[in-house]
Amino acid sequence: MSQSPSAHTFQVDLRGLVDLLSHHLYSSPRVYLRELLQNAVDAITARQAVQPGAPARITVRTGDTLSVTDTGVGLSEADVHTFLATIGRSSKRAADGEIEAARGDFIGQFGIGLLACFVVADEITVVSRPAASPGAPAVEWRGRSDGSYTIRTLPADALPEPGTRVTLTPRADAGEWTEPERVTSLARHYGSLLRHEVTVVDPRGESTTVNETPPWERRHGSPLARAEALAEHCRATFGFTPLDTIDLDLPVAGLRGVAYVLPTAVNPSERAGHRVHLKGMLLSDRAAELLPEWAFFVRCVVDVTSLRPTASREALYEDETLAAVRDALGARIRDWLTGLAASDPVLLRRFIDSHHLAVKALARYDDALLRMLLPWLPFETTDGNVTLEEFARAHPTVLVTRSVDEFRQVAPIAAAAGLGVVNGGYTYDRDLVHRLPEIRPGTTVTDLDPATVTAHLDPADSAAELAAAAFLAVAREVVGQYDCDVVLRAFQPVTAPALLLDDREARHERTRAGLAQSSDGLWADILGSLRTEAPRAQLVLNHLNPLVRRAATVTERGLALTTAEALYGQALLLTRRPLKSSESALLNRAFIGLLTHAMHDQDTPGSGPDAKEH
Ligand SMILES: Nc1ncnc2c1ncn2[C@@H]1O[C@H](COP(=O)(O)OP(=O)(O)OP(=O)(O)O)[C@@H](O)[C@H]1O
Repeated sequence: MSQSPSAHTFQVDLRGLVDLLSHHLYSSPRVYLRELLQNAVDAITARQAVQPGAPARITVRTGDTLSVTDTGVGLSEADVHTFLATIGRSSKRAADGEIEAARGDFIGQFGIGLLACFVVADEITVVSRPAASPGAPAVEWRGRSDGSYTIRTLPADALPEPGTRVTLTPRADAGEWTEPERVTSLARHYGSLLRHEVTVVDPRGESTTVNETPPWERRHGSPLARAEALAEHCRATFGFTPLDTIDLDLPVAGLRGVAYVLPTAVNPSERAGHRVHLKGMLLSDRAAELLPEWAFFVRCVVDVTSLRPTASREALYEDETLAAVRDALGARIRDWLTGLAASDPVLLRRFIDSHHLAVKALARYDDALLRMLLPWLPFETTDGNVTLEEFARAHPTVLVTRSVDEFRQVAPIAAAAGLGVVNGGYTYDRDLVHRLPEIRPGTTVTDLDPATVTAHLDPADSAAELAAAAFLAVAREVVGQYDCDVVLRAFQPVTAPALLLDDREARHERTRAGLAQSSDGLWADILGSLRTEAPRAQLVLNHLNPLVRRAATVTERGLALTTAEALYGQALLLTRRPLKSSESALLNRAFIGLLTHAMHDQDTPGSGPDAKEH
């Protein structure tokens, strides 16, 4: 026969729980003060809801013990049993479990905050008098970290006015967190934006009030004075002078604050942390999740009522409200950027100067950022270092190179021929330039290919073409072995004898073909099937160049072969790409050939390049 199940209640080992909180939930023991301040604020909020105009003071006293006294709603003996003595129970939840904090009233919600005090003390004493019944005696609750507690009533004068006093006797190993100076700086850190007055009293009785009105809410004599006050605040908070300040104001989310624009480049993968206050209480100074990833160039300070914290209260809880706030703040920062683009090009340029590399890195993945900033980003072009917008205005067809070397070699010639070329060789640049037509309809972007450049170079006149025919035939014979054509054109600068136009695809195609020839069986078939009709490279000889003019008249076959090899070799070197062994051999041959000819000329005075055939 089966026994009927017997009911038991979980036992909670409080020491284990405190250990869990202190080592895994909270980043530092200092959070104990935040939890105490927060409870005091919530208690005042609760009292003012029923007694508008009730006093709103929080006093932190330091010394051998640390106490936080508030003029809040207070606790009756029944409340003490219900809320203080039951972990996880909170007066800030409605009966149906609905979190009132989410509606904007309280900061606390979980019913575990008080446990943070056990991180620095073994015993917590709470003395409280409910504001609802002023004549009631005070109740004292002593809770210990082993999970035991005692309750007793005290005469009403144990607490001079309704409210609550929480007292801790710090453990020997936690003394540093309760020293007077440390407490003042922690109170300022967490509580400077709290709406209720927070005063820290040191053992000599000197008091410091930590509240301050943030500079974005203060009245300033002039816009300049306001800008200066904000810059000063940014320096004090983040340690830099901002390039500009963006006001953030989202009334529906109960959010106010500012975004400071960083004056120097940052690594976009290191998301900047923002300083977020929830209902005045500092939540985190590293909350990256407040802004979209692309907004890496600002750091914000905000105070918000509608967002929720995680249980550690050190990060924002990721929910739909946070997503909506993030989008709205992103839109605000975009507006700032578009506003700059429209009205303050000088500041926009300073912004781009600092952040363009990071902006380029992100714009590839962020369409919105791309649309907004691509026209303003600087690129190296045949018109110098200009924005794509300026460049596209002058050149409806934008040509972009695949490598820096290709740009260096072709740009001067293409520019002289009236073509607009952008150096696409740097990381991201080619991809980005290709997206310009999405943003700027009517603009065409194409990769620079040899045919485009040659099509824009002036052909040599037919008489010159005819006169050079014999030499060109020899040259075609020589460079044909390298899958290259030879054409005669006239182009600037005259000092350039030859230009080798080649593209990577054509080169790969030739490598593939070469491999197919030298392999057999399966590989030859595979490589053969990959073969496409790729454009050949082109050696463009410059008819305006004096050396080329003379070369065209060479009739001696040996010298013509060497000259063609030398011209090809020189153009090859200018492409700055790695040479294949056959190309190095050609250069070597051409050099020795020219040397031999030069020496031969010396041996037989009167002979020269024009000498008749031997
Ligand atoms: N200073 C105070 N005045 C009045 N009631 C208090 C005070 N401090 C604590 N309490 C009561 O004790 C309960 C538990 O407090 P605790 O700090 O553990 O959790 P919480 O503030 O409700 O939530 P959280 O864990 O999010 O801080 C509170 O809900 C409140 O009812």
